[in-house]
Amino acid sequence: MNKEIVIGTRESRLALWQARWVAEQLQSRHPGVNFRLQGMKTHGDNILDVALAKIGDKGLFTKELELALLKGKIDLAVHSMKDLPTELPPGLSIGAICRREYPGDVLISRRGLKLAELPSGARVGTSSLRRTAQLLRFRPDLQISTMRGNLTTRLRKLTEQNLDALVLAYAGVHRLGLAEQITQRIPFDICLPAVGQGAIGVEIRSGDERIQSLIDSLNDRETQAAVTAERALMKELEGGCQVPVGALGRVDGEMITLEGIVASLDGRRAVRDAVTGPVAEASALGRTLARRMLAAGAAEILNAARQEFDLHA
Ligand SMILES: NCc1[nH]cc(CCC(=O)O)c1CC(=O)O
Repeated sequence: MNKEIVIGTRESRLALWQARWVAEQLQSRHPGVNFRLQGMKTHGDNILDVALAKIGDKGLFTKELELALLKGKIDLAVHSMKDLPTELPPGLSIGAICRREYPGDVLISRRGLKLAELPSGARVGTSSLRRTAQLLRFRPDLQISTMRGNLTTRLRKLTEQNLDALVLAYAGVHRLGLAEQITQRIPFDICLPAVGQGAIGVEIRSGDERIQSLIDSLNDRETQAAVTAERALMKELEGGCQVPVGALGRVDGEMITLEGIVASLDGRRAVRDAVTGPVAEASALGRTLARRMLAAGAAEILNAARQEFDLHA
């Protein structure tokens, strides 16, 4: 039977771009199959009357899509790997991780200045603790302005709030066709990206072999290894989005190098370290690096960050 395959996605411009891209890739590989996009609001009311315990309290951007998957309303969900919690709800799996875009963060500044050239006390907008901590570590004089909202909103705030610069993920800026606005790719020695940044993941029901075989060829071996190592590190650190954790896995042949950082919110304390090992041991490498970093002071930094967050929550 030629039943249509429903691809679930959030409805932000970036999410729709990513879901359409996945749909196009699948359509060209399987011309005989009908693929359809299904947009979903992430803050819908139906979240309130479903067993939340099953889903957990993370996954702000993914929960509703996961519920739709579990209920069979969609057959696969397209996510930014960065937004996907390290632990998935029972019954769901990552079926494929697509070839990663350049994973780093970029600076978009109003007068074309690089990070090192911004005037003392310059106001920089960012949405994450990870970026805040690493930016302050490099430039303690900066005034960081925390901003909410999707990419389009944040770009608007650059002018509206008269900021000097924004720091964003390259991948999002590029996918929305705004790469010409980029002033600088921020070097990885200054700022490590978020776990999974730049990679698009496809989530499916565990054991759904028909869907798994349809999406198999979307998986990129190197990206999968890198993101697997990063997610293992994050899980062992019990990071989550409320603590400043950065990570980057890079594959070279059969070897992978994983770098990680845990930094205090003010950037004054940081533990940064790296491991190298076989690609086949990506998860174990992530856990090893996490334990080493925890022992070297990351545990204290994380506890302090969590306490601070609880105070303000
Ligand atoms: N936090 C939202 C988000 N989720 C994924 C991306 C970028 C795309 C990607 O990482 O694949 C962004 C925008 C940003 O952080 O600037």
